[in-house]
Amino acid sequence: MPLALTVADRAAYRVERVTGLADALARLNQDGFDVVVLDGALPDRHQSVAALRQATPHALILRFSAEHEGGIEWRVVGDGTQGRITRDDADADGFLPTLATLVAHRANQEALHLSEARFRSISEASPLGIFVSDDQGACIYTNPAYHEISGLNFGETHGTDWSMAIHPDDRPGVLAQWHDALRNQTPFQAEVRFVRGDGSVVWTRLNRAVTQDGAMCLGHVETVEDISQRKATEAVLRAAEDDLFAERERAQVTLNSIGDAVLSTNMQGSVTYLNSAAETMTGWPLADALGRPLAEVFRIVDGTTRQNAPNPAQRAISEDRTVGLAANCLLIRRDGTESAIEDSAAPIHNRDGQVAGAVIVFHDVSKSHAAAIKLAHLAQHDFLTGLPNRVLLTERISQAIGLAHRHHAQAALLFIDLDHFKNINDSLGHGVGDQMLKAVAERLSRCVRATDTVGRLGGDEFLILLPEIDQPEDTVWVAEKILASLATPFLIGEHELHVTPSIGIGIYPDDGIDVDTMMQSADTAMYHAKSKGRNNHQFFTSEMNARVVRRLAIESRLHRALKQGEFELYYQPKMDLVSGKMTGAEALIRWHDPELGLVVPEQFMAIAEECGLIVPIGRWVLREACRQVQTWLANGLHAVPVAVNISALEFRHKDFLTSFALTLKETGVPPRFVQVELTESLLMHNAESSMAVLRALKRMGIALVIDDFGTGYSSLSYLKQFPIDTLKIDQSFVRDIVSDGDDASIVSAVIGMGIKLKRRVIAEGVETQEQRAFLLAQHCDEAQGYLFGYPVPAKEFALSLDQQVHGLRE
Ligand SMILES: Nc1nc2c(ncn2[C@@H]2O[C@@H]3COP(=O)(O)O[C@H]4[C@@H](O)[C@H](n5cnc6c(=O)[nH]c(N)nc65)O[C@@H]4COP(=O)(O)O[C@H]3[C@H]2O)c(=O)[nH]1
Repeated sequence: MPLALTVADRAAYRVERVTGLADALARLNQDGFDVVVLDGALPDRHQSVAALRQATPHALILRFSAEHEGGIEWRVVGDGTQGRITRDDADADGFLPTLATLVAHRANQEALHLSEARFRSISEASPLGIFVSDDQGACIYTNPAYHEISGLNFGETHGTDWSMAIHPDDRPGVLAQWHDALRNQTPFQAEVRFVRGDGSVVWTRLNRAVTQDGAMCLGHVETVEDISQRKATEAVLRAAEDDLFAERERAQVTLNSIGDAVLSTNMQGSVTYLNSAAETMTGWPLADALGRPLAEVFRIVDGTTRQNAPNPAQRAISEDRTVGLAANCLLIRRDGTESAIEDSAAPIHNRDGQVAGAVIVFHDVSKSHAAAIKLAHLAQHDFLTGLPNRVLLTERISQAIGLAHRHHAQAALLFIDLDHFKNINDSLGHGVGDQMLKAVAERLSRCVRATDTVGRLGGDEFLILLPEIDQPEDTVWVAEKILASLATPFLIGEHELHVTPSIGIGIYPDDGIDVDTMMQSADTAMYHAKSKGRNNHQFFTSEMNARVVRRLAIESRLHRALKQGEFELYYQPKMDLVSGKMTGAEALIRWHDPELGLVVPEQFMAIAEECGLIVPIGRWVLREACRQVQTWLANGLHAVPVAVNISALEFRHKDFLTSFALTLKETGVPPRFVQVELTESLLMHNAESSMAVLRALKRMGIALVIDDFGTGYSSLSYLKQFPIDTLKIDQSFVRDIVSDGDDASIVSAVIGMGIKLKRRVIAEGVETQEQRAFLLAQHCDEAQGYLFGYPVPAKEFALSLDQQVHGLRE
């Protein structure tokens, strides 16, 4: 007896009984039933069950059992049924609810089975590794992807801890992170390295969560994603970024450390970059300048026209090539100040080689411009007076000659030398001398027209070029103007100074047709003016050339004279004015040239000084004078102290004192028989160093005489300090003491000063008894001059020594 049960829902169910297999099958074919219960006595049960199963594949087929023991047994038995139900159960009230529970349980089992099967297929197909652990953390499941990632099989993962595969270096951090997530109930995710079964390392991303049933922890599920590829890509990207950063940094540092200003623009002409130098030069900080139109930040104008200069960036972009800035360009800074700039603009290309903007590189050339202009000026001008120097003068004279030649005209050159300027320099120092030269330059410039050129050749020599003259006489008024202009005293500091010029004039084409000859002619004429008593002007004449030739000849002959012993010393007595006795002598050099005959110092000493020969000549003079005195002494003559003249060049020579002492030693002359005469201007020039040399001479026992006293510019305070024994009044004052009241006063004053300063005073150039009487009346100590004796050779002088009754004897 088959029995069928249908569960419509949990509360309502229906039972139908049918008899016989055929009816049951027919019924089952009509409707769906959940349970079919078979009578235990059903014949041929196997076939019946198979037929029923076919009719209702999903129904639960049970067998009815008549036994009382047991209850519902849920198991498939040999006949194909899926369990049995006893009579007790069938009789009981709960039979039908029991069947319902049975049906529900089966449904659950099937659903679970299905779900598990679904999970398994998902997990096995999943590219994510899955690691499932129980509530104790021991692994109960790992999927194939996990095996793939970790390099472990289930046998190796089963029962292990989830963190086992994590790289030991990452593990502590990950565990801490996991515990935090647990505590805070936040999702856990981490990127860690797995150490694979074969020891290789793989980057993974882990997600882990707790499987819970209410508050109860059932276990954990962990997913593992292999992110090695991503990590490798990231590493490559990071390396590329690092390289890019380093590259940018390098470029930035380079751009900011170079002296040139760098500015870039985009295609629209907006500023995209400025380096530090560009910020400074434009006055625009990068932040302010970015995005602004280039013309606003980089304002440039033509230095001459003041018009806006063409934008170099635009040209570089449109022509796609490097272009230079317009010449003479001025950059107007943000604050309106300007600076001269120089340089270029170049196009910037993008990856595809397309022009994407332009970069302008520029630098300040204000200083180098100014320096170049200054340098050019310095090369052509005299640093002291600012007048054209020899270089520019030569150029101008050459131009003037060219013009005059073309127009058959004449040009004039005035060579101006200041008379006795050396005295000012030597006495008052170079500072005063320089100011004087500047003042002279100004006055000279005022004497000529704008078309004329006043220049300085050096020292106290000036040159004036008059490029357009009608006749040579036209130059006279210029020369006269110069003489008159310089006649007014100069006030330099506290000094009132006088200076006169000697002017030589050369005319083109009469006196020379090239620059050198013209200059030579004017120079020669100037020397002529000097020899004519200075403070005048002279035109060049051909006869003057003879003098120049003679000068050159003297210089070359002087060298020979020294070697061949053509010099001789003459001696002139110095007399005590009261006793009339000889107190000493001055040694004066003479030159016996085989052709020129007897040459006096005035004709060659200046040349010897100019060419430096004065030093060896001076040494010869001292040695000869010492030797002579020693000879006189040895011969038992009444020798007197002999004074030698020392020139400035000798006095300042570094070996002067050593050589002097050596000469004294070698000749053996007692020092008190040697005197030294030094000019006033020589001593006052660099008085401090003069003082040191004078003291050294004094320590050697040498008497000192100031020569030409009254012609220089003595400082009284120095005069007092100098260890001088005698002041020698210059013969220019003595000459007219009888007739000229001024000279008489000067001489009286010098004698008075000598008395006050406790110095002896000697007057030179005494020729007459009147002069002698005047000097005596003024209490002058000594005198020297033709009245008492001419300078004579040593032999002749020895005679006068012999006549000396009270000569100084060794
Ligand atoms: N009108 C006139 N002249 C008189 C009279 N008494 C002497 N003199 C000349 O006056 C000059 C005096 O010498 P100084 O002033 O030192 O001037 C010297 C001196 O500065 C220089 N000098 C001469 N010998 C030497 C020397 O050995 N060494 C150096 N460095 N300079 C010397 O040459 C200058 C000229 O020497 P000198 O031609 O010998 O000329 C000498 C002398 O001959 C006189 O009563 N009337």
